Amino acid sequence: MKPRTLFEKVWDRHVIAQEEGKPAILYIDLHLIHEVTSPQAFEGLRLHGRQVRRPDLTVATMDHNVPTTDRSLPVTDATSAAQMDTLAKNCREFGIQLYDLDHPEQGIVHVIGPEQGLTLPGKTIVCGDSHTSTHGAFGALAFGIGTSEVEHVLATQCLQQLKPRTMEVRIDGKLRPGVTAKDVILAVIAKIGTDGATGTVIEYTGEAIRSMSMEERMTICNMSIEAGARAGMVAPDETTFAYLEGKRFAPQGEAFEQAKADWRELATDEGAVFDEQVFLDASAIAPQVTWGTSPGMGIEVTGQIPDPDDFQTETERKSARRALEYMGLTPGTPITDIEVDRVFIGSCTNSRLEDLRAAASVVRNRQVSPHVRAMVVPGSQQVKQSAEKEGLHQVFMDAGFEWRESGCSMCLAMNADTLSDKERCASTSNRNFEGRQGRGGRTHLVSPMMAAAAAVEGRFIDIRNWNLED
Ligand SMILES: CC(C)[C@H](C(=O)O)[C@@H](O)C(=O)O
Ligand code: SF4
Repeated sequence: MKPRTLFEKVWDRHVIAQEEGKPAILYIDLHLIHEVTSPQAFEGLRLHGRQVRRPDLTVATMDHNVPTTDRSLPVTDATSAAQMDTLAKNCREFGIQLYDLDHPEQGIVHVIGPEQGLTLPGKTIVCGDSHTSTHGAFGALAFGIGTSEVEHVLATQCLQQLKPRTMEVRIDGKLRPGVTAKDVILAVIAKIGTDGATGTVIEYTGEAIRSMSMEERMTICNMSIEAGARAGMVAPDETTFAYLEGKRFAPQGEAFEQAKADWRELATDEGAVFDEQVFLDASAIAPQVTWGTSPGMGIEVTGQIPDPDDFQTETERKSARRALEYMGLTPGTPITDIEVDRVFIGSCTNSRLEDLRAAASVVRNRQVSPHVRAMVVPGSQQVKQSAEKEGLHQVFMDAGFEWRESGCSMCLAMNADTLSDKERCASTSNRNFEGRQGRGGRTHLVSPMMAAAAAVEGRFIDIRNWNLED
């Protein structure tokens, strides 16, 4: 048999029908839903008198609209409250498991899937959410879909898809201390651009990826979509299996051993060919900070705000000019001279336990700068509980951080947590578009350590110069 990539193997296992030149019909193993992109899909089902085909393969959570403050209080924002009520009603009516506001395992959809062992190697996973690519860290084929497709999957458990092309992003070598998975993916996007991987499924390979934890791999896969990719994947290995063993919905006992043998088969074969390849040297990557309004506008923390005139095409010059105007930045300014007003540690990119540990290690016995308002929003209630068991909440609160309940929070302005006009934020999230964190808000994407250090210093600093022993 012709050597195949990880993606091709998972794809082949799920094609139910394929006509020449037409999209394939794929079987979907797991359908995750949230309150924002599901209401019209359920409405469509009702209109046509259809049921949910596989409620047992459908799992719902509330994350985008949830308040991150005291949950015993009523939700004050009427739109958010309505959105959440609608999801609850739909889940009741169609018999779908829901992680609602009061559930001890509620959290961001891309955090709880892996945490519960719902996300498994070799599965096809979809969700009406672009960052579904996160789940690819387990060697699943996971991608975002639109609301009409959500309806289609609810009704049929299948989806029409054109076969994407493949791209290998190989990160050889070892990361330097202070350089994280977030910096790697920001560096990848800065290199290939926000459309660099359009139409492809990326497989991340190489020594640096292999030595990453599952949480780091999730950070990488999470932002695949910001490079234009349909999905990002990492071949499952011992790290993956160790993470999954004992997770609630993962196979147990003998079934787990059998599953492992099967998952090992998924690795890309020797000699398999990718349509495109990109190589990066991990040891050459420095901590990254974005300066503009697209995740591709990233630069090393040691750099300066670029001059739009230095860009090659008129389109690039224009968008750089516009970005700098929106961001209120001047060419030539060293990144480390930029002061921040807010710090947000959270989102499906960087709100898991290891992210919080990394950030806490930076702020321990230090204080948030008096002109900064900083918050930590764990990705799930489970992350929150684990962090509290280790006393991380105390470290953050002693330093002057707000310690919140789980949800998407200030990753996007769909709940009470937002930036005000012109407020500048060091954020561990994945998008820095205009208005993303609130109208007029200015977002700089960074790693959790870099965000924590910015909170203390009141401006960006190179985390590699930080003495963690103080
Ligand atoms: C609200 C949802 C549709 C959206 C997405 O698809 O990604 C959101 O999660 C985001 O991060 O912008
Ligand atoms: S945390 Fe942000 S990126 Fe992730 S699902 Fe929520 S809004 Fe989207």
